[in-house]
Amino acid sequence: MRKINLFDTTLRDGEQSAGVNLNAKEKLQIALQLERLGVDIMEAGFPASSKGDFLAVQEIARKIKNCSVTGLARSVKTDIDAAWDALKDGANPRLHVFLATSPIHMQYKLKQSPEQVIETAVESVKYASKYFPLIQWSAEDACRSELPFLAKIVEEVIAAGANVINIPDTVGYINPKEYGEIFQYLKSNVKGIDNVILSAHCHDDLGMAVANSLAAIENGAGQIEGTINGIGERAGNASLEEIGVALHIRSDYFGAKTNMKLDEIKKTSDLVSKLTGMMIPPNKAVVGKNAFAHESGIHQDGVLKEKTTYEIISPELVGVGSNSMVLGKHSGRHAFKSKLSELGFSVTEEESHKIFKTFKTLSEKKKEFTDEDIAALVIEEKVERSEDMFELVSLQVQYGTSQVPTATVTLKNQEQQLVQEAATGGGSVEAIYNTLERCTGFTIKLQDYRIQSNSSGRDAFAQVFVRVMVGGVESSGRGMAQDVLEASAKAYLNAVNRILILNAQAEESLKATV
Ligand SMILES: CC(=O)SCCNC(=O)CCNC(=O)[C@H](O)C(C)(C)COP(=O)(O)OP(=O)(O)OC[C@H]1O[C@@H](n2cnc3c(N)ncnc32)[C@H](O)[C@@H]1OP(=O)(O)O
Ligand SMILES: CC(C)C(=O)C(=O)O
Ligand SMILES: [Mg+2]
Repeated sequence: MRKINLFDTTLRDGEQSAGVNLNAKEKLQIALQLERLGVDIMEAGFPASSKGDFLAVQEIARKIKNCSVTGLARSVKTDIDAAWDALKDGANPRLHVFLATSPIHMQYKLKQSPEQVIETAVESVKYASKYFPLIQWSAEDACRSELPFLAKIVEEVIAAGANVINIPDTVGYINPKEYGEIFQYLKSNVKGIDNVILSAHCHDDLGMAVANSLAAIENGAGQIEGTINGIGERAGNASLEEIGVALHIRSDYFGAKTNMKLDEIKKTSDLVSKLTGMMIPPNKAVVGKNAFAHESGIHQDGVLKEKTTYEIISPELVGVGSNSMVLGKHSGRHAFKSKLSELGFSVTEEESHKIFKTFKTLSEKKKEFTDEDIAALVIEEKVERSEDMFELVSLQVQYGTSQVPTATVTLKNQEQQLVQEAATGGGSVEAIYNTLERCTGFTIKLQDYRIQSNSSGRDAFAQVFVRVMVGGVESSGRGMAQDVLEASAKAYLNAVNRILILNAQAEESLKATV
């Protein structure tokens, strides 16, 4: 299988992302992780651009031993001098020197004629070969350049001593077929092309950076440049981790391999995201939070029966712990049951059926269910069915702007007897809670009380959430009713009942183990 060199430019082109600024310590941390990831070449920065970048490149070059460290330079002697000073102590120094070759860039930016551009490029490569054992030359904006001119300048810089020829799609303009054709054209029209490595460097302005990089491989590129998480100037660069994984998974098609240690991908991606502050979109291939999350019932059922039905990459391969089943409105019974047993609940068929029905109804309004939400549904079902609990029979509240709020509550207790009490409070809710405390006989400390509407509109249900402490045990409860006071009473009672149920369950399992 053909070996493809991976050239990582997270620390140079990646740092060109708007809003990203890494200090030397952060750059070194990323460099060490890139070394563990197994990239072949890392571009540590642009030494002539600032004192800080110079020192960072120098430190990285001195510390990194298992891959070649490079730095970028314009076709300017002082840039090349700075790059050599920064890189010379490295284990395997190489220069990355570039010059634009498209009519737009030559005319408006460089203000040089094509002949002058060839002369500048050749001079810079010759100058650099005084120092560097390896020189990569890049034709900036190659993909908007005239092909005969591109072939001519590439031939000249090879003759001057360049070892790697990079064909950047600087503005993310090309598409895979055209990009492949450029590589074919150069292979057929440039003398000496077989003595150098051809490299691809793609930007993602039209979302084709990875596809273009893979097309380059199919057409003879031996090196691919990219960044972790695809960060970089404007819409970013090709995601190196996506390319590494694509070549691995589709080795049958590409017949190419890399040295990337795939199980280091997640760690590298997380580190780059943390230090650059660039969030990874949840749906990002390979490293996004949702890349191994299954949400819909049919997919979840398939994955539970056989992972490969919907997973072409196993999460373990790229250093992600495991896949996840997200319970939401599209989920089905198989995934739901599997989640219940994963959470350690043993429920009967009838209970499972009932809880699933409640879950489906709630999922119309709620996007995602956490493990805690599912546990709450199960406990609620068990609470509803349990005999060891208090049941609200009636509630009456008297409130007026010039009178003390008073509540009267009737409950059915665990022995199925009716208990009635009344109490006052600073407000209606406090009056209810004081009354419930009397009815249940527990000392209950309210820790948190929250109320929200279940939907919009005047007739929406009120949902109350409470957190209470009863005898040193914390519990939470939820109550839903058309009226806020009734919902408040239900939530409070629900929290107390949960404690009773858990106590009863603990007693049962204690009996079972004796
Ligand atoms: C496609 C890419 O990603 S290229 C890399 C882009 N990265 C960066 O620019 C980050 C680092 N850059 C910097 O810190 C600064 O731009 C510096 C230090 C390099 C230069 O700063 P300044 O001297 O102030 O110049 P400024 O950035 O405004 O303009 C760039 C100059 O370089 C010239 N230039 C651009 N590319 C090249 C090149 N490959 N070779 C020679 N000259 C070049 C421009 O024509 C312009 O020259 P001019 O001043 O004669 O008009
Ligand atoms: C410096 C070059 C390789 C570059 O980043 C580009 O052209 O996008
Ligand atoms: Mg670039």
